This record gives sequence, C-alpha cells and structure tokens, in this order.
Amino acid sequence: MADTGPGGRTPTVVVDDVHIIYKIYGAGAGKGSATSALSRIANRRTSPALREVHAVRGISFTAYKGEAIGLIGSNGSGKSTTLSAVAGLLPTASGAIYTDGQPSLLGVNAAMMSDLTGERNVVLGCLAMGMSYAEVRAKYQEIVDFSGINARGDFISLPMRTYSSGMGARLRFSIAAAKTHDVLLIDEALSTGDASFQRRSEARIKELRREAGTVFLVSHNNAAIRDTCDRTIWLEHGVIRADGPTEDVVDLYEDFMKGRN
Ligand SMILES: Nc1ncnc2c1ncn2[C@@H]1O[C@H](COP(=O)(O)OP(=O)(O)OP(=O)(O)O)[C@@H](O)[C@H]1O
Repeated sequence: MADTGPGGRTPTVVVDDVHIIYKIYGAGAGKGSATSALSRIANRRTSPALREVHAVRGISFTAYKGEAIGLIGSNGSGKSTTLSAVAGLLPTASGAIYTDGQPSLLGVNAAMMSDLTGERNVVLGCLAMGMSYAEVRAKYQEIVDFSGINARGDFISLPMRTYSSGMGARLRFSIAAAKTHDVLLIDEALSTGDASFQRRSEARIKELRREAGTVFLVSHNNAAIRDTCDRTIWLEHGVIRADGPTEDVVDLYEDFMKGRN
C-alpha cells in the first residue's frame, strides 16, 4: 500500500463495504424472565439457539497518513466494533479492511495482568509492542512519569488490581503512547483520568500524529474530539451517517442528539 492517494496523500487504512456480525450462542431460548431462567436451570436445559447482532452494516472509508479521525455515535452504534475490526481482532462477515503497518488498539479494556505490578506491566506491554529491552529501559521512567501513577506514592510497585479504573487506564495509555504507531486506535482513553491527564494525553495524541501515524479516537467527549481530530466519522446503527471535517460532523451529531432528548 505504498501508492499515494488523491492529492499525494498516503492511505493507511482502507475499509471497503464492511459488515460485522456477532454470533451469540445459547442466547435464543427463553424470554429472559426470572421464571423462564429458573425453569431452564430446574430442567437442566441449555439453549442451543444462535442469535446474531449485525453491528456494522456496510461501512467504507479511507484514512490517510497524518490524519486524526474521531469516531462518534450513540451507544451501541458500532464504534468499538469498527476499531476492533481495524485492529484485526474481529473478522468481517463481508467486505475487507486493508492496513499499512501494524495497527495498535488502545482500549480501556486492553489486557494487562492484574496480579502483576504496574512496573512489570509496563515492561511486558512495551515488549509486546515490539520494543527491545534497551528501548524499554530507556522509556520506562518517561512512561511512569507520564502516567502520573507515582504522583501520590510508590504505586507502580503494587499489583495492578489495587489501581482505580482511572489509574489503570492512564497506565495503559502511557504505555501505548510511548511508541510511535503506524495506526493508533484509541477507545475512550481520554474520558478516563482527571482533567490534567486528559490535557497531557491530548497533547501526546497531537505529537503522535505529527510523528506521521494515523490516529483513530472513539469518544463520547465531543470537546476532546473537536480538540484532537480534524476529521470525524459519525456512526449510527452500524451505518456511517456523516464523514467529514470535525466541526461539521460534530455539529450534525449534536443536533441529532438534541432532537432525541
Ligand atoms: N461481544 C459482543 N457480542 C455480541 N454483541 C456485541 C458484542 N460487542 C458489541 N455487541 C453489539 O454490537 C453493537 C455495537 O456495539 P459497539 O460496542 O461497537 O458500540 P459502540 O458504538 O462502541 O457503543 P458505546 O458508545 O456504548 O461504547 C451493539 O448492538 C452491541 O450490543
């Protein structure tokens, strides 16, 4: 995918008429009432039926090098599903996704070892992103400082299960942001953490963008989307409602949400 696109821009992600369907096994029988659940348990019946959720319905877009793209839409509209598919973590039912380089998904649920200390998770996370031991050593202090985990005591040497959800999310963001990514996918990271961490992470996303990658940001925080992204894609019921300059798309989305309240 080294070819340049219109205007000499380099495409980094091409999503071509993608459909994503979740298959849920054993969710078909019973109406979900307490009595039907009790009767299933009493009769030792399982429910073998298969249900499908058509989460993404034929979306297409091309992302270019240097772009920061916001993904917005109401709950369940398919934003996280789209990001996971671009990261290669979910198969498409039809259509295709092409990426240039390795996309990295940074989600608030990104896997970390809760029984290991923050310190061990930093090392493992960096190694998993392909850094060498020498690079990890060089970056370690910067990551811990950026996360602010040690601001009120030596928390980095405690197991991650003792962290608040905001502290965990900050550490995940700090690890992922320590590396320059070809395609960085961020799911709601900016909505966790306090105001000063949000400011730092917004600044870091801008830096990552300058360092040439493409950034996708899923967020319900429209102010963060306006600050960070120049282009925004609005998804609703798995379909793209608008794709264009952030100001225009967020305005349309806000009008739509006002109309629903
Ligand atoms: N693991 C899963 N199994 C089955 N269905 C799922 C799964 N994850 C998401 N879905 C369904 O897919 C649809 C899209 O969900 P998704 O999480 O992508 O939405 P979202 O726009 O990110 O929502 P939110 O803003 O609430 O985070 C929803 O109908 C949801 O119920």
